[in-house]
Amino acid sequence: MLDIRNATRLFGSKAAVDAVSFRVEGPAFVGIIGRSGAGKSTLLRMMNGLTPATSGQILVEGRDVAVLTGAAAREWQSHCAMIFQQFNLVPRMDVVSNVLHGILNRRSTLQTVLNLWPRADILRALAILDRLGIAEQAPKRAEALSGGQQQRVAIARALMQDPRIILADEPIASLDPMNAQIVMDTLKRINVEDGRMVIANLHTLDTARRYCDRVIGMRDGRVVFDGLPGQLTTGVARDIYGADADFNESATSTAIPTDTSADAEYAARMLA
Ligand SMILES: Nc1ncnc2c1ncn2[C@@H]1O[C@H](COP(=O)(O)OP(=O)(O)OP(=O)(O)O)[C@@H](O)[C@H]1O
Repeated sequence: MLDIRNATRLFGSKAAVDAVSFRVEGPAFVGIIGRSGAGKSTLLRMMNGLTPATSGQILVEGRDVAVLTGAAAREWQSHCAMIFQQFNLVPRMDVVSNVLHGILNRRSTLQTVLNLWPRADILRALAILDRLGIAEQAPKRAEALSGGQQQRVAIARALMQDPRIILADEPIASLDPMNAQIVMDTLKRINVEDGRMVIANLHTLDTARRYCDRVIGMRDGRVVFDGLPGQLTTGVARDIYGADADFNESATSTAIPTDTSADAEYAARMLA
């Protein structure tokens, strides 16, 4: 379904993404790991059409999305939702309107200016929020929510697009361990229950091992590891990160200590 062939992106003379190739069949959960500057975000942005490729192809069901511009790029982006580390919500806007923004580009300018949403769309947005355990937050301003709740709103906005692929760029990097687990569990549910492909840039090894069907390691723009989570040994990780013998992966752990926050009940339900 996704076939990346020699995808390359140059910034000046520097290759941020350097002849990357891999194929993903079916609704896999793929993690991309690597140190800062390895090219993970650029690769995700290339898949989404936000950053055009300098050369190579990114084929989705045979269509090359690496070179789309203008309306064609926007059309592709409506099928390929993206989630960011900083949530990218409209802070002063209520939660349900933020979710509805997932389908903003499918509406007329007049509808948008008047903030007119069909009842069916509003009900669908509320149903998605309910599924993610945050329906009661619908009328609140996004800025009033915790980070974990805001990221779930961002996931709800992505689901509103009914995307084939969800790209998540360090979706838990700003969250505490418990909210990180809730957000990752939510992405996993969407992957398993809906059959949507999820590709996530992750900065912690334990998260990649726990949630992914497959892990891709990048270093200096190139793929240096492509395998199963179980193959991601400390030695392999050290190579990916270009770290020395002192490399201590427990420092990257997102393990949860003790559950005490208001979201504990939702987390318990998700983990049951
Ligand atoms: N718009 C840009 N203009 C110039 N250079 C860029 C641009 N975007 C990224 N780069 C460079 O490309 C390289 C890869 O950056 P990228 O953000 O993709 O890495 P990353 O692995 O996602 O890192 P991080 O985890 O810190 O986000 C870096 O050297 C970065 O400085």
